[in-house]
Amino acid sequence: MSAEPGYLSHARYGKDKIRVFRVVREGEWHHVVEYNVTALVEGDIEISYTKADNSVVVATDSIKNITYYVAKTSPYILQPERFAIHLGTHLVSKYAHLHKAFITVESLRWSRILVGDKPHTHSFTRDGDDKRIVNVEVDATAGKDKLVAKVESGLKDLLVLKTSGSGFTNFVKDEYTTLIPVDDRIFSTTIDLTYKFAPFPVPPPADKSKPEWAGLQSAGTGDVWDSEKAAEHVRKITLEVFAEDESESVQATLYKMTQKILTENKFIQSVTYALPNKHYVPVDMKYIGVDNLTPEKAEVFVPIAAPSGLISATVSRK
Ligand SMILES: O=c1[nH]c(=O)c2[nH]c(=O)[nH]c2[nH]1
Repeated sequence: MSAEPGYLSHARYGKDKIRVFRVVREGEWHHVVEYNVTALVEGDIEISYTKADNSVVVATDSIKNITYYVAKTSPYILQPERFAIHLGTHLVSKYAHLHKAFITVESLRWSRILVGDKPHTHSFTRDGDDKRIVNVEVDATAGKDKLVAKVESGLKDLLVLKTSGSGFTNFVKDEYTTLIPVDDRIFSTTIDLTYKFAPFPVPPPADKSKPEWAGLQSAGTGDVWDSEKAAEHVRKITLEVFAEDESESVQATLYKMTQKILTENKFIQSVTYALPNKHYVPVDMKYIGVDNLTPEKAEVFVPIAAPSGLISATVSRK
């Protein structure tokens, strides 16, 4: 047999797009989550690729079944970060030869319907296209009783627009410049945000259905990690800074958002935004003798789908 020219330098597999809806009934109060889950694993699985030996393969169908089992039994199902840690922990604890699990949970919005101003007990509405995203790696390489969870959370598809309080001037001017500096313009973007927590040591579950990590602590802070509060908080900060900043550029507004998040959330170690600058161009109506171009007269715009700017940055705690 001729020597193979390549070697397996990376291998990971599992199930993608596992759709989970879960209701938690607390008397008449029902709570719901809807998740799209990706559950992938790494470990001693090389021979399934190199020798066509499936004896090391936990079928992706079984990984899907485990996901539904943990969705049914986890006390943390309503918190995507802890659910992801639970699922990843289950996978690497159950199978000796699997050393890492990578769980992504995309959480869709279901908010309680208000009847008058009273929250309804069991009726919900999709009140936004934005999704919470959780990426968890559960790492068992130091031993099955020394699991470490690396958690990155975020949100995506949060569409925002402001009609004033944004300008862009003083940029490089040369033979390629056609953009006119403006001190008032429409600023619109679809927010894509990720924020990283310090790694968590995960106590191994004594009772598999009741892991004792309600009190998971973030390294160094000594406080119980509240992933729900962090998620609400970063969304609020993002929207408020966007609305209130007298923006000199997407870059400068982005930076202010990151600093406010790091100031107000001690669990968060770094923050990354990727912000498309969705351009709105005033329509030139000179052809009909109408001024729609001077900034205070600009009222009719063409939303430009493409191209868009794309401004991104990560700010890390010192
Ligand atoms: O806020 C902005 N940042 C840029 O880098 C840029 N470039 C551009 O054409 N318009 C803008 N706006």
